Order: sequence, then C-alpha cells, then structure tokens
Amino acid sequence: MATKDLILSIDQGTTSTRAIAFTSGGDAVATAQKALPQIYPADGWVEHDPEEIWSATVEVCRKVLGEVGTERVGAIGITNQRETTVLWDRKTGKPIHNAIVWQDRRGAPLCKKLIEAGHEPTIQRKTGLLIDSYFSATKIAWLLENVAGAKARAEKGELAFGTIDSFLLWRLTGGKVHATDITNACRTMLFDIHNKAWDADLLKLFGVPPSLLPEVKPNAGVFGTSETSGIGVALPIAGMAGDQQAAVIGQACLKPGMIKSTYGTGCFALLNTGNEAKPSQNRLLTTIAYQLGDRFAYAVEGSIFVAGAAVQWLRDGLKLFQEAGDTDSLAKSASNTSNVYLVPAFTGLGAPYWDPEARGAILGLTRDTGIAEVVRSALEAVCYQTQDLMAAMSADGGTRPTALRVDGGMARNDWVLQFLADILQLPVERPHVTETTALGAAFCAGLGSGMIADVAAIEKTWRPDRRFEPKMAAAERDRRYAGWQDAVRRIRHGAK
Ligand SMILES: Nc1ncnc2c1ncn2[C@@H]1O[C@H](COP(=O)(O)OP(=O)(O)O)[C@@H](O)[C@H]1O
Ligand SMILES: O=P(O)(O)OC[C@H](O)CO
Repeated sequence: MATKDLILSIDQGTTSTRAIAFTSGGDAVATAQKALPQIYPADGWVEHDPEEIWSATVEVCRKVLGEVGTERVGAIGITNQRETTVLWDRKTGKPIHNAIVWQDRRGAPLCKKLIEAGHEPTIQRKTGLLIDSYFSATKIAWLLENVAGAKARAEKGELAFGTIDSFLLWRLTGGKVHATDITNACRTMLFDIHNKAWDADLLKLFGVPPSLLPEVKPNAGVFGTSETSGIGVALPIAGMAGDQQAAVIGQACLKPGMIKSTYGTGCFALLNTGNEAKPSQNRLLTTIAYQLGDRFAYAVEGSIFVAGAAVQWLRDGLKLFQEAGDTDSLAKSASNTSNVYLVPAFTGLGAPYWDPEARGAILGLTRDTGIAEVVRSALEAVCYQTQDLMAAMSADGGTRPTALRVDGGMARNDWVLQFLADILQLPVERPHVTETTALGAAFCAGLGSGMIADVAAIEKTWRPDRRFEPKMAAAERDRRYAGWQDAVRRIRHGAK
C-alpha cells in the first residue's frame, strides 16, 4: 500500500478556487485553479454563485487527486474567503440565494442604525469587531428579510447558514456535517471571542434563529469524511481556517509579536497577540488567530478592502496592461518626479478609517502623467495603506515587529515589496512558498490527522525566498507618506 504522504488543501478565495497537494513538510507537488466569476447586481453589491464554487471545488480537487494519485493523500484541509455568507436548504442542500460576498455593502443602512442606537461598544467588546457590513451578521439579516419565505423557513429549522468553509464541508460530506471553525465563526459578528460561543443577545439583535448556525470547532481535528460522490474519494477533512488566519499558520507567525500581511484581492495584516484579546483604540479588529490543540492565539487585524483588486481594475476595467505581472516593470519605468496618488476606495475604506461612503480618486495628475505613473500609484497605495495599519497598531501600544512576512498574489511583485519596506521602514520577508494560505490549511489538516506531529514541526518549515531591506531616505519617505495622508483626507471630505 502506498504511503499517505500528501495533504490536499482547498483554498476557496474571492477570485479563484484552488486545490494544492502539499507534503507534510510544506512543499507543493500539484496545483489546479479555476477563476470565480464575480456578480455585481447593484452599486456596492457583490455576489458569488455557490453552485459555481462547489463545481469548481470538485473540478480542481479531482484534477489534483488524479495527478498525484488518491492513494497518496491522507487528509483534506479547507480555507476560504471569510465572512461571505450562504443560506441553504437543509433537505435539498440548495442555496436559497447567491452568496453575499465580504465586499458587499448592502448591510450598510442596518449598520448605520445600530451604530446610531449605540450598539458598537458592546459589539466591539464581545466580538472584537466594529459594526460594518463586511461581517456576516447583516448579510444573514438581509437574506432573511429579502428572500421570500426565508425567515419563516429559518424559524422552522429548515435552513442552514455557513461561510464558504461550512458550505463546502456540508457538500463534501454529503450534507452530514454542519460545522465551521473558530476563525470563521469569529468573523460573523455573532460570536463572543472571549467565551468562544455564539452570543444569544447578538443573535436576537440581528434576528438570527440559533437553528441556522453551524457547530464551532478548533482549526485542527476531524470535521467529517468526504463522500465519494463529490470529489471521488473518502478522506478525512481534518483542518479548516479562514484564509487570513490560515496564512498566519502557513507563515508560521505562531509567537506573539509576529506579523504577516497577505496581498490578494484585499490586504489583511494580522499581528499575533498570544492569549491576550487586545481591544484596539485605533479602529483595528480583535480576532481569533488559531486554535491548534492546546495552542490558542488572538490577533489584531487590519483589513484593507482593495489591494490586488486595484491592479485588476487597471487591467480589466481600464485595460492599461495585459498581465498583473506587467505592473512591476511599468512601476519601474514611471517618472520619479510624479506625485500621483490613487486612493482605491471603490467600496469605501476599511481599517483604520471604516468609511463606507468614501469613493476612489486619482489625485495629482499633470500633463505628463502616463500609464506607468497611474500604475505605480495603485501599487504605492497598497503600501501606504499597510503603513496606516502599522501606525494604528503602534498607537495601540504594540511593540514594533522586527520584520513583516508577506504573501498572496501581489507579493510576487518585487517592486511592491521594496516600496513596502521603504514606506514601513521595516524589512519585508517573502517566504519560499507564497501559497501560504493553502499551506496553512494543509498544516491544520496535517495536525488534525496526525500527519504532522506538532506546531513546532510547522515552525521549522518556514524559509525566506527573499528579504527586502528599507533603502529610501527617511525625509523622502515622510514626504511621500504625508502626500498619501493628504489624499485620503481630501477624498473623505469630498464624500461628505
Ligand atoms: N505580479 C503581480 N503584481 C501585482 N499584483 C498582482 C500580481 N500577481 C497577482 N496580482 C494580484 O493579486 C490578486 C490575486 O491574488 P490571490 O492571492 O490569488 O487573491 P485572492 O485569494 O483574493 O483571490 C489579483 O488581484 C491580482 O491582480
Ligand atoms: O479571498 P481573499 O484572499 O481576498 O480574502 C478575503 C478575506 O478573507 C476577506 O476577509
């Protein structure tokens, strides 16, 4: 019998669905990926078709399993775009509506009402989150109010709620398991991160019947077994984590004070704060980083809604270049005297501003501004926004980290990482595996299935591919960052 030496990781992200087979030492041996169509039904609304997510998951898993041979695979790990909300019928397994994506702003009016009614301090204390339509609670409330019959069916126990991890788990197990993991649960705005349980008062506030909710489990451990009718093989699903927390694990940021930032569609920086759930005075989030056996950690998180999405917009919307990778050489060719600032507030601004009404702008245009300068300003914006987060973390009293570990699609761009090191005035480290999110889910499943002995084994796998040291003169860095702060001030005043 062949040795079971591989873990199949499913990474269901905002723009694509991936399956990657990893060795327990963290080396990727086979990958398959499928792009996920985005649905924009109205201004500020973003949806995904859950059936499309499911069929892409089956397709990429079958492809990877076919390539490596099912007999070599010992466990499955799942990681996912967080907060994105699906309600489905428990009998048929059919979703009652498209998934409402994390970027979707349709819950903003309800959020405004709740803030005005004074609910924010309690919600922040219990969940670590600020009231925003980013989180699942107002998405569930919208579905219950707006899909015909949904409320009554939910009250009768006929419906199930899940983030994408939960929905995939349900489908993979043929409807036998309705569960989620603690890192996804804590992004719903319904979960008390101190008691580590669903909060009855918050469920009442958002009108969510408890029968809708999945069981909450740690990140490593067997959640269920896949049915052969789906991906063609029965395997234990032994780990799950929200994608940003999975990246914390994949980056081996497993000690307090370690920080990673993932540059995909958005950008999410998570600082490990150990056993301490640190409340932020500077509009960052407090979240659960992981629960791996007896290792539990909280994190402080800064969430930026637009990072790689700005590159996509320049490529697909404005058609300024062919490939995301072209932005590296374009940025290098831009004029150094240009002072163009692009504020990518397409769906408002996330941390630390939380301004749903702000909208994007390009400022500082001159007659000689060309494609290269606009592209460079989009890349720079991601770095300035990361500095906004680092400044908020340090104002919260966090000790300055010694380096920032980066990953995600945009971290392939050397120009971005050098500029990031310059603006943060901090070394930036890219690991040899940039698919860190998928790797983190594989590590969870490795621990959950016993294929990986312990957390220390994960820590040993992290290796840098390249380290970017700050080079820019401090005065130049300060001048550029002040220009960004001014640009943000202008668009926020403009919106009001
Ligand atoms: N070389 C690059 N330079 C800049 N941006 C890039 C580069 N490669 C990919 N991207 C951006 O990274 C994003 C894809 O990253 P990924 O981690 O796959 O995202 P997600 O998990 O959100 O779907 C896209 O928005 C793309 O525009
Ligand atoms: O799909 P990503 O990588 O952009 O991540 C989305 C985040 O989980 C949203 O909170």
